[in-house]
Amino acid sequence: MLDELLAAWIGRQRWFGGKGRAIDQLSVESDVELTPGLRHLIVAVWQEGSRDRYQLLLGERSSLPDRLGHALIGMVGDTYLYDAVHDFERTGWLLEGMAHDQTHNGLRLRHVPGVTIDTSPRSLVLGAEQSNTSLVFGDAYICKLFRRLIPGVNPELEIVTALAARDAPHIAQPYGWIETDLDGTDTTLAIMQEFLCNANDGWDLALASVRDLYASLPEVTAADAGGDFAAESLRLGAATARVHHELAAAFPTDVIETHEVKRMAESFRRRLGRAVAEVPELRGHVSVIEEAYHQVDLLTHEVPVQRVHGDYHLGQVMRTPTDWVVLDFEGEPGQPLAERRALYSPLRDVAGMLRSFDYAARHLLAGHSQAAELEPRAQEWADRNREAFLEGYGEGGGMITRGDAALLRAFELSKAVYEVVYEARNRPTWIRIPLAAFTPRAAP
Ligand SMILES: Nc1ncnc2c1ncn2[C@@H]1O[C@H](COP(=O)(O)OP(=O)(O)O)[C@@H](O)[C@H]1O
Ligand SMILES: O=P(O)(O)O[C@H]1O[C@H](CO)[C@@H](O[C@H]2O[C@H](CO)[C@@H](O)[C@H](O)[C@H]2O)[C@H](O)[C@H]1O
Repeated sequence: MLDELLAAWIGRQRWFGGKGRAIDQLSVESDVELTPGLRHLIVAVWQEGSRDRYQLLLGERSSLPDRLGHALIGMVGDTYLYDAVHDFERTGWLLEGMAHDQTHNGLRLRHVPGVTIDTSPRSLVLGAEQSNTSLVFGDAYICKLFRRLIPGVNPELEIVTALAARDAPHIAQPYGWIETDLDGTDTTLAIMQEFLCNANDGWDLALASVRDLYASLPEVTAADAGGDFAAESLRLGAATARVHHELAAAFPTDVIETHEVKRMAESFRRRLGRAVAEVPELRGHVSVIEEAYHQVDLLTHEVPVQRVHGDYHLGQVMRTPTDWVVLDFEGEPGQPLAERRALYSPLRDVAGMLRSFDYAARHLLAGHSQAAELEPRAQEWADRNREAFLEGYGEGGGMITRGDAALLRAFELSKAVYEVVYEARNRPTWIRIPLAAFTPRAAP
């Protein structure tokens, strides 16, 4: 009965990864009572022969207040079952559990040694929930519950706790986490961090600057426009270099020897092959991309590698009143954990952010009545902020040499290939943005 109710409900959730495919079976793998009326469930969902696991907080009440009507899952007998992430009267138990390092039947709630957790703030579900659900407790904490579970320690937890232990700047302080054993592996279920209550998302700030430029008179340059973003891009570059420095100090590093550099090009090519098979729009661009990858084959220097962010873009950084903070060190969603924890050149993150400046500049052009006239302004904005970011990266101690140009370009194009697939799957109307990365530009 519970299985059927959950199967009908889970397919409608925003964070459910298997949308568009019928659910063949749902079964409860783990059911732990945290407190009367609050259960933690891990459910297995079978679709087309493959299984995914998700976690839920299941609330039980004999009557359901109006404020929880939208969270109703269904009724079993006289009991209302609902999605308890929306119930601040119950989510406080997560804080209690972490504050006191409670263990409930294999479910371990933990706090970072040395921090004190205030258990009084009430939670709200963050509106921007996507593949996970984030609970904001007052203006103190944000607790991200991973919905689809992948066995293993989440790289975000691993990285922020290691960086916080070094007092590294530019990160949101970690406070606690929830974990359990999944397939015999220590698995992160949730992470709780400092909530940056006075901060703005980098993507929103960049778009405000682009909008301002578009609205300015044609003779106003990106540098003279009121909302110029270059000083912020410069600071962001410096913050990025510092984060890379801290990551290199906190985790092992290595070098890819010259004779192994070709392997990097091979991995770019493998991704391209998979992407072309999935997205036909890429076919016409293969020769440009292949040529960039070929330049990596020709590199004659070794490449330092280390832990990196892995999915770095303007939506992953927030501007507080004092500086930039980097969030979400999880790598690219959907990639295997081993790949997300592997060592890469930090140029991979640099390339990710450069691509993001292109995205911000071009995203408002889609459907714009004056798109053709605005295109050069978009390019000017992107060029200006990309340069400022690179300058800041260098000023902050980041290493980019002349010889890195080929690798940086290959990382950029590889990221654009990833983005084409991401957009084809999630936002088909945006696909032109990454496709523009493959069009050679005339020299200015
Ligand atoms: N520590 C934080 N403080 C304030 N807001 C945050 C914090 N962490 C995340 N957010 C907000 O939540 C949004 C989504 O967070 P993120 O971790 O990137 O989730 P997802 O992995 O689902 O994209 C961010 O764009 C930001 O607006
Ligand atoms: O959900 P995540 O933030 O982990 O990352 C995924 O979604 C991102 C979109 O939200 C996607 O980023 C792409 O779009 C951004 C604008 O929305 C842009 O700033 C990025 O440069 C672009 O890559 C990201 O690639 C994907 O992994």
